[in-house]
Amino acid sequence: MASNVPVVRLENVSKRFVIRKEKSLKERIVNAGRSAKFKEDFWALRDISLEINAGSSIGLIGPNGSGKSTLLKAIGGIIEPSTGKVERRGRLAALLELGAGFHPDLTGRENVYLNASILGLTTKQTDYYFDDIVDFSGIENFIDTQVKFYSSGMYVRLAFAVAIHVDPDLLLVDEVLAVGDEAFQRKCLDKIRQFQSEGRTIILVTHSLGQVTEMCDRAVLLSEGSVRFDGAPQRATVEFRDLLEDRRLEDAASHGDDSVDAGRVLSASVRAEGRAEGDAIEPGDDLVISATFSHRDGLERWVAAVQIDSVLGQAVYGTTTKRMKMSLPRLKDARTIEFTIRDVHFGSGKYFVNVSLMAHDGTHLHDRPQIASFDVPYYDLAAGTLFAVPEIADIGVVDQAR
Ligand SMILES: Nc1ncnc2c1ncn2[C@@H]1O[C@H](COP(=O)(O)OP(=O)(O)OP(=O)(O)O)[C@@H](O)[C@H]1O
Repeated sequence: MASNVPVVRLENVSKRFVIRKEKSLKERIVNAGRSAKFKEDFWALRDISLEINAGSSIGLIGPNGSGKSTLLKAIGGIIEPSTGKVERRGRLAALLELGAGFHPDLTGRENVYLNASILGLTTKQTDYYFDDIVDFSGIENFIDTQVKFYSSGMYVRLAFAVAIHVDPDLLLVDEVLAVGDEAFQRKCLDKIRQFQSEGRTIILVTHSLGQVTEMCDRAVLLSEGSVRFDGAPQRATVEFRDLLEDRRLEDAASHGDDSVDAGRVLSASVRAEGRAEGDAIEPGDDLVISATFSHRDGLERWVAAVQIDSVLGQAVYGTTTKRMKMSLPRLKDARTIEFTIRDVHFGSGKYFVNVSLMAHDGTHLHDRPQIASFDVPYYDLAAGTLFAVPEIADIGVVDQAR
């Protein structure tokens, strides 16, 4: 759990990169050392102020190029901000992009010692942890091979194993974890959870919104180098989806495709059949999702889609009028479609309803993520998104010799 003690403090941090504008090698040579005419400033971070308390787990999210990795590097002291100030306390371990921290010509073993010493361990301490590090990495057969021959997965395994054994107060993880195979990812996430329970601070860059809602107690959404939202992960994922939707519409408009902007999901609601909106949904209910659509120019062969997500952002159920082989009349003025999903058995918790208007070829014309929500009451027999009553039998002592 987060305390009130800040371990990281950023004050008005901005980062400028200078981008060269020449296109060809020849142009670069001709213009070498010349004026700023061929250079352009690019602000990857703009005026970011953040305070991160000890014991918190922060997810950094945002579209490609929004500045997540740059921010993580600024927090880790790997890059200097162009303006502003970064303060950090405690021992840091950072898992940034592949290639950072390891020397390609050295073996895995040598890199473990080198990397651990950079992160602040003495040789004696590294001797003590060495077997554990190799064991966690699962690459003992390659530990005396030069790391330039490693696959990216092997590389990340070793780097992560070192990072978690240096007893960090603050762990920075860029998306490198996505490189490992699923079993290793799970192992890393378990380790991160253990770190959380030990009160360490974790800052995670990820594209997995599920990971953010599941693992983090706070999320920072970046857009074009600025903080667009800072707060509850669940809310941040909604803001992020809205941001992507706005971008998509802008993009479509700038390409002269105003047909995309013409379609609208106007509203939606969810309830159990025979009961009012807002009442809890019980196992065995018929769920009614009602959604209203319109299209400025008129749209033939359109498709209405609904999806139900868990609070972790995982899709639990989805269907479309196309799947149901239902053809809808031309859409122009507001028209309401009602989906009735019979005999639902959701596990306890909150669920979100997403509604989309699509063209017949599957192009999304308008998405309204989390446009409605419902709750399923708690029951103590089981956990998960499926409601089902378990039966358990004790089969008795088993003779293992047979
Ligand atoms: N060394 C650099 N020189 C010039 N521009 C850079 C440099 N590093 C990053 N940038 C630019 O800064 C912007 C932010 O990059 P950054 O890698 O932080 O984004 P990101 O949010 O992590 O993106 P992604 O999700 O694609 O990993 C990008 O436009 C990138 O091209």
